[in-house]
Amino acid sequence: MTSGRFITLEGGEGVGKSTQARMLVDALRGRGLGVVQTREPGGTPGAEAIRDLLLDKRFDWDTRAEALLFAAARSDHVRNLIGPALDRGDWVVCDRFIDSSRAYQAGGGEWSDDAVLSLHTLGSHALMPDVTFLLQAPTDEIAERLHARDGENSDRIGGKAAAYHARVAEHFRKMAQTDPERFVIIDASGTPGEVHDRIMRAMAPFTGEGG
Ligand SMILES: Nc1ncnc2c1ncn2[C@@H]1O[C@H](COP(=O)(O)OP(=O)(O)OP(=O)(O)O)[C@@H](O)[C@H]1O
Ligand SMILES: Cc1cn([C@H]2C[C@H](O)[C@@H](COP(=O)(O)O)O2)c(=O)[nH]c1=O
Repeated sequence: MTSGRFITLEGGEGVGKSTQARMLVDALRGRGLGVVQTREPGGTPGAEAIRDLLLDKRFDWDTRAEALLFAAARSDHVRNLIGPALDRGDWVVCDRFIDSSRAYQAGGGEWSDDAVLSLHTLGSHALMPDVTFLLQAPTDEIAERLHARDGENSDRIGGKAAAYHARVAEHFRKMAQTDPERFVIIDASGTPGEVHDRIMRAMAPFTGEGG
């Protein structure tokens, strides 16, 4: 049996991560693999409760409180869902993980990348994904998707200024450049099917299906 892999999807708001996570999970299950689909912040009852707090516009969390809450949610998620799934040999497909904290709380906010990674070491034994798909698409294409999905309603973090999201995007780019062994940049423009095909081509070394 192929041993499980930990796969994450990352990128800015509305780029298509959840859509691609679902399609990837279906494709892997179609190959007979045991797959756990999850997301961050969230994935366990406790972490989902922290998600509600983090995204609620009534609260004005500063970057420090935000980073700590994301790390706490992740710690619970890793201990109670991701870790046990990987120990069983299941595959885990996770919509956002530590790289979102690095991009949003360090890149977008006031924390350093090292500080965010230290919290991850404390909270989640520094667990890292085997592969991370970083989805990127032109800003106008993403804006259309977000408008169709959310109208004028965005959550507390999604609704931050464009300059904040530009810093987040830049931090994602830098991480991918610095760690090309783990990151695969995926062109997320075009139809969901086209994007899925790009991801499945990049998955070939992991599914053992050749180039
Ligand atoms: N390739 C695509 N082409 C057109 N629309 C898409 C594509 N992929 C996703 N969508 C649509 O765009 C919207 C955003 O997609 P999705 O929710 O998958 O993005 P996301 O990256 O998970 O967003 P968020 O980070 O805000 O949760 C959804 O309405 C989805 O149906
Ligand atoms: C894991 C994680 C997430 N965020 C931000 C990114 C988004 O704005 C929201 C999550 O909502 P989505 O539906 O998944 O887009 O939270 C963050 O700032 N830091 C993190 O570690």
